[in-house]
Amino acid sequence: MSDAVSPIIELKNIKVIFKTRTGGIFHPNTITAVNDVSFKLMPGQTIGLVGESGCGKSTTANVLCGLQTATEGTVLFKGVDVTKRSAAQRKKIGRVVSVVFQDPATALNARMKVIDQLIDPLAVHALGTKQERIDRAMELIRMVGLPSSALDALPGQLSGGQRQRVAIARALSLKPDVIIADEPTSALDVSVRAQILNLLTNLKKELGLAMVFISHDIQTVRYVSDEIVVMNGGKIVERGAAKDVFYHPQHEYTKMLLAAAPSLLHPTEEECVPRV
Ligand SMILES: Nc1ncnc2c1ncn2[C@@H]1O[C@H](COP(=O)(O)OP(=O)(O)OP(=O)(O)O)[C@@H](O)[C@H]1O
Repeated sequence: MSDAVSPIIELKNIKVIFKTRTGGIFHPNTITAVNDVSFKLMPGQTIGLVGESGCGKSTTANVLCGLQTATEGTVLFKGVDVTKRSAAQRKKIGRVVSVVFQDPATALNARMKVIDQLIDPLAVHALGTKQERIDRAMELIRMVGLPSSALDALPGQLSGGQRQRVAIARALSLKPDVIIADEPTSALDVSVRAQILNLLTNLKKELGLAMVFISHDIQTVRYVSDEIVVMNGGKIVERGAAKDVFYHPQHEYTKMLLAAAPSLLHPTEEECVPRV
């Protein structure tokens, strides 16, 4: 049987090298943030990218969404080579791939009402009439479980969890195929983290989105992902089905990440399916 489904995004042997300011005889003046990273994101799939701070997760995510140029390797977007990221290609990727960042306080404009922040991406892409944009903002706010009164609020008048819901609504405004969620719950109060995770996984299912979920916390990654990719020092050290990586880790680094995760949260293998 032929495989008719093709990847939305494919990274082939990506390397990202940054120049650093330190330099000197004993310090190299470059850093290889991502080293020979390859993977395919299929429609509807969730890939969890996990590893400690500085292992290259965000840089990989930035290559995926067209914010960062790869020093080496190839980026294919729906089969088209977009490694060089022309302005037109970046705009096209921006419509299909949306990012939810760690801190909604910085992701949102503090001086703009929620409704204007939801309408803004539609206006930038010249989509819909004024009334259609307002209708879409109302639909989006409902989708993320907020009352329509939130549309008139400024971000500072909302809680951290509510602000992240607004950031998710904004990320969904252009009806993307892919969400890149970069540590979307780390800046939130522990009490609302599960709600935001459930919201993301429910929306993902409902809208048939693919997702790259980035976290240093393998527990959280296991909860939302079909496939886990473990990164260390810019390289992928292990990958596989979430259940296999979580319950049968092969690499010492993955075992270390699991050992460091709070054991109280370890579910049984039977429970190792998203609870949404
Ligand atoms: N623009 C940049 N210039 C120089 N070095 C950078 C730049 N961006 C990232 N780095 C370095 O590249 C490495 C990987 O960073 P990256 O942010 O991708 O890691 P990460 O796993 O996402 O970490 P965190 O979870 O802390 O965000 C780090 O050593 C970081 O200091």
